[in-house]
Amino acid sequence: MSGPFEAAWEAIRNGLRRDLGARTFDHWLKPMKLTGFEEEKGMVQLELPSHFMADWVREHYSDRLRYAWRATVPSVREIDIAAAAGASRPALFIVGEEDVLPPTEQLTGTTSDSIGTPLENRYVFANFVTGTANEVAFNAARMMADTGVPMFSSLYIHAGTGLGKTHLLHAIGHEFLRQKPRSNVLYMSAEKFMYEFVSAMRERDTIGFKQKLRSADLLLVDDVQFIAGKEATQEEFFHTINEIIAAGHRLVISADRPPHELGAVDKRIASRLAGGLVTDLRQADLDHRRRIVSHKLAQMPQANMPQDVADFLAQRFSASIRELEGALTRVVAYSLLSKRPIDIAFAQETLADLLRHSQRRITIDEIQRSVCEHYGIRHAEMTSARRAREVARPRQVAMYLAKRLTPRSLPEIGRRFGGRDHTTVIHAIKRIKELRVADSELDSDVRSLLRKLES
Ligand SMILES: Nc1ncnc2c1ncn2[C@@H]1O[C@H](COP(=O)(O)OP(=O)(O)OP(=O)(O)O)[C@@H](O)[C@H]1O
Repeated sequence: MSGPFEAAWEAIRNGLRRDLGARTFDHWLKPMKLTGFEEEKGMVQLELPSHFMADWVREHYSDRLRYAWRATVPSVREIDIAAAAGASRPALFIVGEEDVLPPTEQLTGTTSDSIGTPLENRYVFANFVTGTANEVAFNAARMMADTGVPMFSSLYIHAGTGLGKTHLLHAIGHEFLRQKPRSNVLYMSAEKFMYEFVSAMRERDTIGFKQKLRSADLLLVDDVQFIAGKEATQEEFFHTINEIIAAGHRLVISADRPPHELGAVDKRIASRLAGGLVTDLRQADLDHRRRIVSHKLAQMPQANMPQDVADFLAQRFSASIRELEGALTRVVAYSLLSKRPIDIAFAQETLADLLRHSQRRITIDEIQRSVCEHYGIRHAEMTSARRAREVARPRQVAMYLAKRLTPRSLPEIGRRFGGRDHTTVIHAIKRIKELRVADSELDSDVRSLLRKLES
């Protein structure tokens, strides 16, 4: 394992020890080893000495470990918790000492139902820096957190990766609990929803599972796109959201795309979700990113970062706040560990791998927005079914640019353009290539878009 991963793991372990208390940490997390990183999937591999421990940690701490990793090393997307090779799987487990079971109440910010995941302490409204890219979503989130009569029963927040969806969901949970400490707030990722549902089916206790969900005053479900394609879970999820809303409880959902682009997600779910308030988080502009950096620095009293380095980070990490935050944390941590002062050269050296990566990061959303602005059409036309030339051509240009400027596959690009088939994307690319030769006006449009996007 390379230095940055070891250093991050050390920092994460220290944070977990502090948050969970020494007893729980020593029993369950201390024996865990960092064994690898699968670059393609962005997956960190962690290992425990037995299957029992691996199962337990996976069930109770995987979300927490995932947040911690993602917040510390931007290239991490997932974590894999496994038992060491050769670990035995006992047929029967007898737990002799009651104190080996982790007392979940020790987790700070624990929601009141055990099937949910604890709320992360630092994901509160006060730590969420607002700007034009996110203020509508932020205000909507504040409104959902207010325990008075809500204007909408559900809120759906969509955004690309690392732009603050999870942070806002947790912040809603914290604020709701602050105003109404006895209420039942349930936060879970859609993956956890599926996991709990399948476990409940296996244990023949789906009724208990449903009751727990429906007793939530506020249900927060993160990354709902993961439910796509899992039919039994979708069905259950659909009934749950219907009942939660019908019973006057609140529901907040996040996803990486708007409801109508959920693809394999049941149409009924998509339209139910679209019926509430739908809002997005966009990429922060430079001034906003600067304010985020200074907010984060203000919370690291030990950090001594000159303004030019803070500006350099804000300029260079534009695609996601997670990346920006990860870069900042890394520079500060390395300077403290190596006892070297921070300057631009130090930041460049410490972040060399990320800087190479960040230079080429252009998102499909950014491409679509630039194309719409260039041609003066609405963003919704990128995903609409309309075939009129004035929207179809810009859409084709955007698909062409998406293939050229992002590492996305053809099916992925099709999906981001209103669930179109990959053959439509192939056709668009071919057509724009031909037109760039035959039509100088279109060619100059493409050139100026390329210049703008690559600058
Ligand atoms: N506006 C903001 N102000 C301060 N911090 C932010 C803001 N937006 C995001 N962050 C921070 O960036 C990191 C990534 O945010 P978060 O995990 O909420 O993103 P996400 O949209 O849920 O990403 P993913 O889709 O990959 O799960 C978090 O540490 C979060 O605190």
